[in-house]
Amino acid sequence: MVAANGQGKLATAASAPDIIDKQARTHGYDFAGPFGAAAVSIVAPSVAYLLYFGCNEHGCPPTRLSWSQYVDQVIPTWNELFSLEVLGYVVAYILGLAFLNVTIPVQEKLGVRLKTGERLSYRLTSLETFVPLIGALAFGTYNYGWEWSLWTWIWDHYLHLLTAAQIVSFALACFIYIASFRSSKPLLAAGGNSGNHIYDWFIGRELNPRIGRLDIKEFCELGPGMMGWAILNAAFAAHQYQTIGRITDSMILINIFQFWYVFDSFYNEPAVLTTMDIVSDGFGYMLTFGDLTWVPFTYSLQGRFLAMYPVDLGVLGVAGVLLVQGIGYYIFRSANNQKNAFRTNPDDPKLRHLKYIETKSGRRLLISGWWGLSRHTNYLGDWIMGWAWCLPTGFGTWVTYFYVGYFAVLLINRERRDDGHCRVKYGADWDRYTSIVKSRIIPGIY
Ligand SMILES: NC(=O)C1=CN([C@@H]2O[C@H](COP(=O)(O)OP(=O)(O)OC[C@H]3O[C@@H](n4cnc5c(N)ncnc54)[C@H](OP(=O)(O)O)[C@@H]3O)[C@@H](O)[C@H]2O)C=CC1
Ligand SMILES: CC(C)=CCC[C@@H](C)[C@H]1CC=C2C3=C(CC[C@@]21C)[C@@]1(C)CC[C@H](O)C(C)(C)[C@@H]1CC3
Repeated sequence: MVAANGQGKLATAASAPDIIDKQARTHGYDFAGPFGAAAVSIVAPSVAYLLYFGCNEHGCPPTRLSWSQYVDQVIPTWNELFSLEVLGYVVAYILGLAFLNVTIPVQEKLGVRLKTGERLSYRLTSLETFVPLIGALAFGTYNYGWEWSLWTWIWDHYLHLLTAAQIVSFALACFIYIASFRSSKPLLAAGGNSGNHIYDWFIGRELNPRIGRLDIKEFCELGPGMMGWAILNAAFAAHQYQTIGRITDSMILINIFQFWYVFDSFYNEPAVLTTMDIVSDGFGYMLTFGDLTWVPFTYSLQGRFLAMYPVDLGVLGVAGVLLVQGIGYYIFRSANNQKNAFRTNPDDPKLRHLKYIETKSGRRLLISGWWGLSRHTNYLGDWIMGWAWCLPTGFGTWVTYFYVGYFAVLLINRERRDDGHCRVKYGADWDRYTSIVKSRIIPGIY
């Protein structure tokens, strides 16, 4: 029997456990506890600025200037750092997308079953909002050319935009954290209720913060930041055109690859409902900052670099980079699709060739195909793709390779956290699984 409560919640009474502690205490810490959480909350926003100040018109890194020249010319004044007007635009952009999320007519999708027995319904609108948005930007560019004032404005206000995103990320995390103490006692994330304010604010205390029909976590995960990333990249291409009168092959590749990644995530939006972020992580600063600041501003570093330091790859260079991207994408997409197909319908005849083990939870774990090579071959594919995004910047700087370094750390940490969750979920069956599939990410190596 299914009952809807008008807030996008569906409860299946038959399967709801009898007694559930919606606000159970967290046992054990990730990220080395409150100290680690505090450190990441200070270091990560600083790195976002550092990448801007450490890679700009004065060099990447800015070795052309002495330290005193650097301080004189690069350290910004308050007005260069912050603009109330730009903050207003950023807030309007996010609220505009949120408004579209709750108003666009879409078929809602059910998320995984929560420990309360309910399944939340989600309005997945990223593709429906992205396509018209991109259409409007393409139309503007077609009419006004790459000199369109919107592109120039984005380039000129990059630092203001970054600061605005930082402020919104911080404020949103605080708002959601405070709201999680409301008297109606919402469902809390298993890992985000340690009782330590800094840790819980960072990891995320509430599992599914919502305002009416808007699921704030899912909306932020795939909405404003990912779209912002693609828009920033286009502004960087426009800047390159304005400076050298053409757009280089490397810039075209970066734009296509990353646009494709964004589009692919939107196209496969239902798959986000089974990711760790939606299923088990709360919505705290780690994700508000990650989604709204880190993704758009640091993932687009290569495009910003090429806008200032054009690189021509030539036919061989383009072919090499396409090959890396092709291999990475093939592994990433096939591995993700294989698991999604298996989780959606384990008895699908197309998956008959795959071997699996049965677990006491009733769920099966694949032990052949992509998921038999390593426990996260999809991460490996994603990381290989990351190389294809860095290589077009050439070998004149190491700064643009920041992404593959950071991403390796993120994926290793993510794999460890997922391993912890699965051990709790599957108990001894997980040990059995890991004794069969020994590699964590890179088959036979790690
Ligand atoms: N670009 C970026 O910054 C980021 C990209 N990503 C990408 O997002 C994608 C999704 O990643 P993520 O959500 O972390 O993790 P996965 O898609 O790898 O999903 C992990 C879950 O899959 C299930 N699972 C694990 N092993 C098996 C198995 N053998 N058979 C069947 N199911 C299994 C488990 O959940 P259960 O058993 O409950 O179904 C586990 O919790 C990845 O491709 C990743 O690269 C992720 C983070 C950041
Ligand atoms: C430095 C710091 C505090 C980082 C926080 C980590 C975040 C940048 C990432 C955590 C999980 C993410 C996911 C994606 C982007 C990066 C963050 C926000 C994702 C939206 C990328 C596209 C994928 O297809 C995805 C939808 C599966 C993925 C979800 C997780």
